[in-house]
Amino acid sequence: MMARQAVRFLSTEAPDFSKLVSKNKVVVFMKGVPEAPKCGFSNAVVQIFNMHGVKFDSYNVLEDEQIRQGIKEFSNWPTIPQVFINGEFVGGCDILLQMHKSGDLIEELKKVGIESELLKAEKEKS
Ligand SMILES: N[C@@H](CCC(=O)N[C@@H](CS)C(=O)NCC(=O)O)C(=O)O
Ligand code: FES
Repeated sequence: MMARQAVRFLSTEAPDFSKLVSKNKVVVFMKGVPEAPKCGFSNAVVQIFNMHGVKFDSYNVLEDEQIRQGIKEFSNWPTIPQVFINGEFVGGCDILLQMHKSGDLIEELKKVGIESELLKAEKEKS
């Protein structure tokens, strides 16, 4: 009985989210993978980062229920996708889109040492 409980405990041990979110400068929790997003909201986030030429780590929450639910508790945000920059929660699809449109995304990326390809393209035009 003790042994079975111990095994159950180990197998359900929560992932260390503070580690996961800071493995790369940009980390995205999404449905599907960047090459094949399984939801329009996740797809939008991927497309935005692609436009800026940003490489990111991603976790497919559809493959892992513990991550799907756990990340929501960790960030206190109820939905997927979730974007982290420098280990800090930034937001979901709506927030990223808004930051993309306002130019704030370029600024946030700059703060962590990433130069947006969109900014480079703008500079080359002028
Ligand atoms: N307005 C949200 C859209 C994301 C959203 O509504 N996600 C839903 C549907 S994909 C979700 O994650 N539901 C909970 C779940 O599927 O675990 C945003 O800005 O990110
Ligand atoms: S999976 Fe249905 S809205 Fe995202």
